[in-house]
Amino acid sequence: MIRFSNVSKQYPGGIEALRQINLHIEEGAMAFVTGRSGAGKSSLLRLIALIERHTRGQIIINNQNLERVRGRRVPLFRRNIGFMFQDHRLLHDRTVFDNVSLPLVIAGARHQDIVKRTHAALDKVGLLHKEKAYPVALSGGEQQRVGIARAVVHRPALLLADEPTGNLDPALSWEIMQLFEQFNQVGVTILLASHDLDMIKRMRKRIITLRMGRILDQGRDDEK
Ligand SMILES: Nc1ncnc2c1ncn2[C@@H]1O[C@H](COP(=O)(O)OP(=O)(O)OP(=O)(O)O)[C@@H](O)[C@H]1O
Repeated sequence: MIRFSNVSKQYPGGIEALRQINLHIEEGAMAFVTGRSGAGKSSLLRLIALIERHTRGQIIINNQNLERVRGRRVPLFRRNIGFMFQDHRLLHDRTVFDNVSLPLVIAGARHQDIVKRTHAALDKVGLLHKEKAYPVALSGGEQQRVGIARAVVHRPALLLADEPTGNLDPALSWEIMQLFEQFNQVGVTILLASHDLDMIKRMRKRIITLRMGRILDQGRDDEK
């Protein structure tokens, strides 16, 4: 599903955020990327979602070479990916329903499908009863769950989450992790960035550790 071969990322300022990364994550896997602040976790996820472009090497996602995914192909490519940010980036002047349905609206889905799928996604995260609420009226954990519903509403094969439990207490973080695990159990490949080592160790999944832009430890599924 994800293959990095000698991938480096240099930002315009000259900082090399990722250096010669070799990584393979199989379809259906759930894995964590960890490391200190600045290690390159977010950069790794952003390269996969084409929010940023790598500067050297090759990235293959779902059999597609990212160098060839340009222009109009980018939105099409992203339809297969769900992305969840730490600060969830919900629109505060839109209801929960409108926030979650946004990826479907952008993709031009039919009204009936939008309603059906948005309700299904909200149901999965336990927030169907809050569809008419505005984000400010929700707790931090609920807002995070809305972010998850929005990331999965278009049923992506790959879900990327950048510090999805960043601001939550341990109990809520654990709940959010169980939700990710449920999506993984129905076949979604999941890659999460987190610096919460205690929590990710408890999950007993593959852990990829970055240090200063390099892979320090690949976890148990070593490069194939
Ligand atoms: N848009 C950018 N322009 C220039 N440098 C950047 C940019 N984004 C990240 N960097 C730099 O790249 C390096 C890796 O950053 P990145 O955000 O990937 O790390 P991280 O492990 O996700 O950190 P954190 O846990 O703090 O989010 C850092 O030195 C950072 O300052």
